[in-house]
Amino acid sequence: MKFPGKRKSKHYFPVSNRDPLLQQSPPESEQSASWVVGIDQTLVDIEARVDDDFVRRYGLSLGHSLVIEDDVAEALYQELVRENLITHQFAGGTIGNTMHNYSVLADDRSVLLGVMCNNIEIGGYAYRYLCNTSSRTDLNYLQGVDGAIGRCFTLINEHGERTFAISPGQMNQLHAESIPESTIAGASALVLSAYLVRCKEGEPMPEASMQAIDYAKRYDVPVVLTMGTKFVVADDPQRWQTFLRDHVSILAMNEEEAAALTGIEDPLLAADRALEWVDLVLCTAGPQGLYMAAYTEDEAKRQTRQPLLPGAIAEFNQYEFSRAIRRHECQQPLRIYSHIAPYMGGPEKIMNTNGAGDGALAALLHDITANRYHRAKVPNSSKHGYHWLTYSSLSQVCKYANRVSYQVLNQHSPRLSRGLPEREDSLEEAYWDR
Ligand SMILES: Nc1ncnc2c1ncn2[C@@H]1O[C@H](COP(=O)(O)OP(=O)(O)O)[C@@H](O)[C@H]1O
Ligand SMILES: Nc1nc2c(ncn2[C@@H]2O[C@H](COP(=O)(O)O)[C@@H](O)[C@H]2O)c(=O)[nH]1
Repeated sequence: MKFPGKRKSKHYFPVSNRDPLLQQSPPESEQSASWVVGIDQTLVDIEARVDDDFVRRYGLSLGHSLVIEDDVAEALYQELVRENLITHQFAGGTIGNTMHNYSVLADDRSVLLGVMCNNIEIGGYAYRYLCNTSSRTDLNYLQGVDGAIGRCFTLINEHGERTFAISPGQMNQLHAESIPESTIAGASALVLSAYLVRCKEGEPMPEASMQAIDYAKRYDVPVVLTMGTKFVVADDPQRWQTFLRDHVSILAMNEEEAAALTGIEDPLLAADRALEWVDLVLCTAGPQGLYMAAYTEDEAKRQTRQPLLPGAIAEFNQYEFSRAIRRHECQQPLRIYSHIAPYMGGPEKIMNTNGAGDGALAALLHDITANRYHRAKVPNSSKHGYHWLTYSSLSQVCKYANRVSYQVLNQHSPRLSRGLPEREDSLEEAYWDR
């Protein structure tokens, strides 16, 4: 486990081999002590530059992610090839991206559950998917299928707006029997997306996801849900609110999804509303940066040393230096909030916004898993007087998530090609004040 950042003395976690305390503990086994599990629809992103007429001609709707039939997909693909419009092809899928990015950041194991072709052709989509996934992402539990994985046509117009057309192939054929109970039991988090319910009648993916949620609840593993797109939420916000309350601990969304879910446009107020259902909220807001909202133990709250921020909740960041805890672990829960503007004001030139939110979530997962790892290694540390959810304060997690989003915006693929540069590892240094 690579820690989310080198710490000043008060937070310092000894990861160096020379540390005598660590030398007392048994050597790390090949199999990592901490991991996250995600379920996804196995998808390859096929990115192309198109005009709005193209989007209309194929019955798509600008800015939406829609599922298309095989014949439409074939015609669309043939036109992209004929007109030479394809610019990039990457492994994709919102949770696949998150697991990959987590493994790159933590230099540690994530487990991806989903389907994979039984017969893989060199150069084919399945082959590309595997080649473009971190070697730290454990793919041993993928379920074989006879047929193709999914394709996500990512159509980008002249204003940079993305329209997704999903050709599902066999991506929703994951069965409940393919969900490994013990792998979920030992995980730091189970990560799902709202896309998993977007299936045809009778497809097994929703049941497989519910099986995974049941296991997670059985072993008190936090369930993380990312909203995917506002259109999935907008179909039935009430149903999602109930789903969150019944099954989810951590919610990741952008401000549009937040508005669709809660009916509240202000991301801070929407995140606050969502705390009625979940323990922690990550709400990205494009050029506005990102918000987090969570619970802390009142007795252990910590005052911020940053300027107090105005907003719909006055001075909302007052206790952002506190660590997050799940509500049911609190004696006296206190709501805490934090916000950060885009790192360095955002990149000079955004290469691609694809996956910026997934990147932020990967950083949050890294912090949560680091906390569990530290608790297992140094259980009597003063850092574990309470059963915290995060290793760092809400403010630190915001910085880290924001930094990772910036990295994704600076490259074409939604998947990080490398970790953050070493010299930036300290999240508390003046670096952040530049
Ligand atoms: N136009 C932008 N300028 C600066 N930063 C941006 C911009 N768009 C996104 N970001 C950064 O990326 C993060 C995630 O972006 P967002 O578009 O909200 O995610 P999603 O991919 O889930 O829609 C934001 O919190 C912000 O830090
Ligand atoms: N599992 C699914 N992933 C999907 C679907 N439609 C799009 N996507 C993936 O999202 C990311 C981009 O993420 P974003 O947070 O920037 O919107 C991209 O890589 C797509 O593969 C879907 O229906 N299911």
